[in-house]
Amino acid sequence: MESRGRTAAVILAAGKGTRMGSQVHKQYLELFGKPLLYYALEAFENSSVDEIVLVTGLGESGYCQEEIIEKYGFSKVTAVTEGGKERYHSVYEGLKAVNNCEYVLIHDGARPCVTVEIIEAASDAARMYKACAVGMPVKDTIKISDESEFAAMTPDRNSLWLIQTPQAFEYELVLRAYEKLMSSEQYQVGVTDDAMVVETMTHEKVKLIRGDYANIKITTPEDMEIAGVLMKRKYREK
Ligand SMILES: Nc1ccn([C@@H]2O[C@H](COP(=O)(O)OP(=O)(O)OP(=O)(O)O)[C@@H](O)[C@H]2O)c(=O)n1
Ligand SMILES: C[C@](O)(CO)[C@H](O)COP(=O)(O)O
Repeated sequence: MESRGRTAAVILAAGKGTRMGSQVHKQYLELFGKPLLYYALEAFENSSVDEIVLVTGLGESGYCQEEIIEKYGFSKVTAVTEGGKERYHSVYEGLKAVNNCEYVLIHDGARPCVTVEIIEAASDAARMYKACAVGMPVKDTIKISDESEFAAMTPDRNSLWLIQTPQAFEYELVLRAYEKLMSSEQYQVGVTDDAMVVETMTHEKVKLIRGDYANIKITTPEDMEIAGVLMKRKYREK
């Protein structure tokens, strides 16, 4: 039987949740009695991924180890490491903590509605295309505004996607891209996802694959209410 190549997941939970504005960092807010971060970990634990690296905020690794990983028995977590100031710093820390893999999936811990199906599709696409990002075509019209917030341009919607996570890559490719990024400050401005790091640092093409409109990121308070509704649907369908 052909080997699939070991696959790791880096799950990011080192953000401060500024836009959520809650006292507790949003990844630890409770949803149906469990911390939000539990749900992304559960999906990856139930997938074909071989190992999981969890990236936490400074001083939060002990809490995550005891109150999430041990409490809920997440056996695939091989490392808990602390992240950095920006998301890309945390990703780099996570990539360095991976033990042994050929492919890696990078996922926001703040996306609890991710499913095993989306994870497997991203994993398969990484094997086929080397680099992929999950997303969905936009449903609304998008405007580019000028500095006074007047509409300056309306791009063709047919080529616009909302990008989600996981984003999946050959490990050597994404590590090389991040190493280059970390040594060139000029490229660090405005880095918001991993696909753009690979695009700009290696010029490798990133395949876009369809995820699910329900795979939302919890960013502002109303997202928690939406996640509650979506989560009920996710568990009903199981
Ligand atoms: N320095 C950072 C910033 C973000 N993240 C993670 O990246 C994901 C997406 O980031 P975002 O939604 O922006 O989270 P926050 O940075 O926490 O939110 P905000 O920007 O509102 O402060 C989250 O799972 C978050 O924990 C991270 O690991 N390290
Ligand atoms: C990676 C991401 O989730 C793709 O949509 C997004 O760019 C993260 O952005 P954030 O500002 O860190 O939430």
